[in-house]
Amino acid sequence: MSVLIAPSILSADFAQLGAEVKAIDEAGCDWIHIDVMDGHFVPNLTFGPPVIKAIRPWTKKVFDVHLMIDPAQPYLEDYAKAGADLITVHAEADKHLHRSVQAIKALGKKAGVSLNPHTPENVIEYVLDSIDMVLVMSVNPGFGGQSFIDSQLEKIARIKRMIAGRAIDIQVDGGVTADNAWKVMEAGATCLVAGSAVFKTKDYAANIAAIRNSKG
Ligand SMILES: O=C(CO)[C@H](O)[C@H](O)COP(=O)(O)O
Ligand SMILES: [Fe+2]
Repeated sequence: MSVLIAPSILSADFAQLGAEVKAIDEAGCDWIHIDVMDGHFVPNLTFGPPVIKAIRPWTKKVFDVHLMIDPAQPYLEDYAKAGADLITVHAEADKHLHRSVQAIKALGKKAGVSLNPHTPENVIEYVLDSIDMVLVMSVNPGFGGQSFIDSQLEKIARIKRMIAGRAIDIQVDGGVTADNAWKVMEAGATCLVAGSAVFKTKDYAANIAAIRNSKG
């Protein structure tokens, strides 16, 4: 199966977010990656449920909501109601990861767990039966436009072995470009997030295709 491309709207023009979401949909993306930051778990602030609700009518594609907030659990229902299809929480921001994953599933949404670059993959061992996606952060979360951390390639490969036989996506987020996407796919990624590499020029279709067709 071909890799899923999820442009991060963190790099979109916030003054016309609805039109930007429509544009990446028409440019051939698979999912829309939505970075929610709280200025506490990460040193940056973005947007919350009202903005997600406002852009929901602009596309039918999957809203992949990456919660970089601590705590996440009190807000899961708000994100589900705003239009999230898949909700990802950070293992580092959650003392009760299993409970949060169960709560996302009880809301009828797909559940993801994200790991910061320093976090070993074994923390997800006991939630593997309940999750739909592992998000491997290949930059330290908080900002777009950072460089890919190469040590995460080994982690992606380890996770691929760990989840063998299960229907779990491996999403990789941070510093993914057309130059390095092939390595990330080769390691085992099934979904690539790209912010700056998609929004760097107005030809979003060409930028998405370049990542999808990346070769070493
Ligand atoms: O979660 C994120 C940052 O915390 C973003 O999704 C990520 O950084 C994407 O941006 P870029 O492709 O420019 O690195
Ligand atoms: Fe993200």
